[in-house]
Amino acid sequence: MRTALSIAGSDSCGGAGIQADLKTMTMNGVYAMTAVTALTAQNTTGVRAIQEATPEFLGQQIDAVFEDIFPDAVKIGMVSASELIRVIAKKLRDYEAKHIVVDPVMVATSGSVLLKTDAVETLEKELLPLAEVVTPNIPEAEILSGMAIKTKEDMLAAAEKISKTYGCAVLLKGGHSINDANDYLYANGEGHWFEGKRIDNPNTHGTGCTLSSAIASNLAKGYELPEAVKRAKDYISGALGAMLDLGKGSGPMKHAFDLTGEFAKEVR
Ligand SMILES: Nc1ncnc2c1ncn2[C@@H]1O[C@H](COP(=O)(O)OP(=O)(O)OP(=O)(O)O)[C@@H](O)[C@H]1O
Ligand SMILES: Cc1ncc(CO)c(N)n1
Repeated sequence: MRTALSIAGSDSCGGAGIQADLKTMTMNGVYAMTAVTALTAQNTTGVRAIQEATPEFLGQQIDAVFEDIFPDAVKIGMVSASELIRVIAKKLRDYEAKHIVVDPVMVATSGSVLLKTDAVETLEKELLPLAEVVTPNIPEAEILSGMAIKTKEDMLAAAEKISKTYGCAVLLKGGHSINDANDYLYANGEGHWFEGKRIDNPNTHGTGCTLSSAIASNLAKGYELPEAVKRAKDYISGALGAMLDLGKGSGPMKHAFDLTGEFAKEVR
């Protein structure tokens, strides 16, 4: 069985963060492991409190995983502080980790800030150069590229700029801001649109976490990046399309929707 490690924050309401990653990786047929960067007291309406792991304890979790069950892919989500980012980067370099997917989580769907301002630079310098692919949404890509992104053309230019600056592929997600379900992948000097069908579902808590974990799962299974993205988009469409409706805010998706027919073959 292929394996994947999520290095991310815990979401007490279960729809984003580590909890979304575990569900997504399991549903995508890989064995899921975790290194928790922070606990959040959070629900669908917002983040109430954050308790970070110490850098030392985060390092111990990563060591425990790599020394025993070496992951075939690694997904990195919420890492709120520079010292935690530095530990992750050092460990991933030391272990020569493969297939690293970085979701540069900065702000939650509910609007809560999940990355300290001074940590953005550390993320750019230390983590992005290790990534096979980074998956910003539009506001995150504006920060990483230093450009305003208002149109599809801006998306192309920003993705290329981020890729060239940090030496990794970029999947720029259009969701929420520009043409919703369509994402743009820039990798190895080539661009490609992934056109998803927009699902009319206001419950999008954890979509970014889920997409990046599904991509990591597919890379762990040996798919090349464009195919890994295509399959991840199919998975998120299934989870959104199951129309779960929980909580008072933007609710979680149904990660464990019924995998049937052609779709089941796609995901496995
Ligand atoms: N209504 C929708 N219908 C279909 N696909 C969607 C919809 N909304 C978002 N997506 C897809 O979900 C994936 C995650 O994108 P999104 O832009 O929501 O991430 P994000 O903003 O990082 O998420 P988060 O809110 O968890 O931080 C992308 O592939 C996007 O195209
Ligand atoms: C723990 C955590 N990670 C990521 C996100 C982004 O959706 C969130 N809301 N919570």
